[in-house]
Amino acid sequence: MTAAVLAGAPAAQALLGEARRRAAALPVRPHLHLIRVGQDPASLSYVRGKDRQAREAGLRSTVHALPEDVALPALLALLDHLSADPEAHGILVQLPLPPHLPPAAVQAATDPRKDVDGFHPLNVGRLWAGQPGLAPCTALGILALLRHYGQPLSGRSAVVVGRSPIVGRPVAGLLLAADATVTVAHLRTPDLGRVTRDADVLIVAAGQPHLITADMVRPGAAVVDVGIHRLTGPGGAPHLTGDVHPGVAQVAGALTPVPGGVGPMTVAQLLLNTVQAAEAQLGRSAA
Ligand SMILES: NC(=O)C1=CN([C@@H]2O[C@H](COP(=O)(O)OP(=O)(O)OC[C@H]3O[C@@H](n4cnc5c(N)ncnc54)[C@H](OP(=O)(O)O)[C@@H]3O)[C@@H](O)[C@H]2O)C=CC1
Ligand SMILES: Nc1nc(=O)c2c([nH]1)NC[C@@H]1CN(c3ccc(C(=O)N[C@@H](CCC(=O)O)C(=O)O)cc3)C=[N+]21
Repeated sequence: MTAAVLAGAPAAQALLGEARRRAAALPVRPHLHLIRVGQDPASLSYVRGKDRQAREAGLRSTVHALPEDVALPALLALLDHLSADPEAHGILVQLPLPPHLPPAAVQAATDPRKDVDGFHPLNVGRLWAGQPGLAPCTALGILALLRHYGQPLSGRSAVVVGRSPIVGRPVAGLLLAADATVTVAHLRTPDLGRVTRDADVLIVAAGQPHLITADMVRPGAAVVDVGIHRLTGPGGAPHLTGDVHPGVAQVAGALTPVPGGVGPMTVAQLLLNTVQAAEAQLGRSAA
């Protein structure tokens, strides 16, 4: 058997279309503020992509590029200013941050109604309480991708490998809200393969290239590969690969590609979160 490819592009286009439609129905254009600290090449490229796609979807977007050595009070002052500005609807601080800027302090300083990353403790709590709010884009994007391809979650066994605040934890919370039976594995999990073989739906966000091999996957399972690694191929050509070994395609029923799987969903979902935040701030929805 060869796994069906769960391509991100068509599912992301559907989300972008929804973001564009809902943005056009508002009296003002939703405005996303992207904050980047330093010159990390991956962050530069991701923020540029988010900024471009926001404009393409009919949103306003502003990039704030801060120096690597920006002091914490200066960053917090910018977040205070944007939190109070009625013309700013969404705020994202790109990760990773330099070591002198603690992510928890930064995340708590964004108005939770503008927290399009879903990292503020109030939004984290709402997600786990099953209440409406803003949730992290990658986790929402993974659920939207599975829904787009008709992959059922209710009553199924879901295993998440990884427990980071950006992917593993929130995707586990959303899977639970979708009535899956959820297991979260991490570095202290003994015999990872025994746990992952139990999964009808396997979400891999460990940040370890090719961690999941074919023997660790239940035949027919739906496998979502969140990992992104820049490797140098033969001849020195750079290429992207994920946390899932290519051999898994021979066992799984469905598999997301890297690139072109979860990544595009993350960006599309960020724009949808920005529109949702703007709707709520303009009194157009309950969230
Ligand atoms: N496509 C997208 O939109 C996105 C992709 N990514 C990619 O996803 C990957 C994960 O990112 P992120 O969640 O931020 O990573 P982190 O490094 O923050 O977290 C990795 C998690 O995986 C666990 N882990 C690591 N190795 C193993 C192992 N051998 N067995 C079991 N568990 C393991 C860690 O366990 P422990 O907690 O015990 O240390 C940790 O919980 C990266 O490759 C990243 O680039 C990330 C965000 C968005
Ligand atoms: N505050 C914050 N929020 C985030 O959501 C956040 C972050 N910081 N820091 C970094 C991670 C990573 N992330 C990705 C987004 C898009 C792709 C993406 O579009 N990937 C494409 C292309 C990948 C490439 O060319 O690098 C793909 O997989 O096809 C990947 C990864 C969001 N993150």
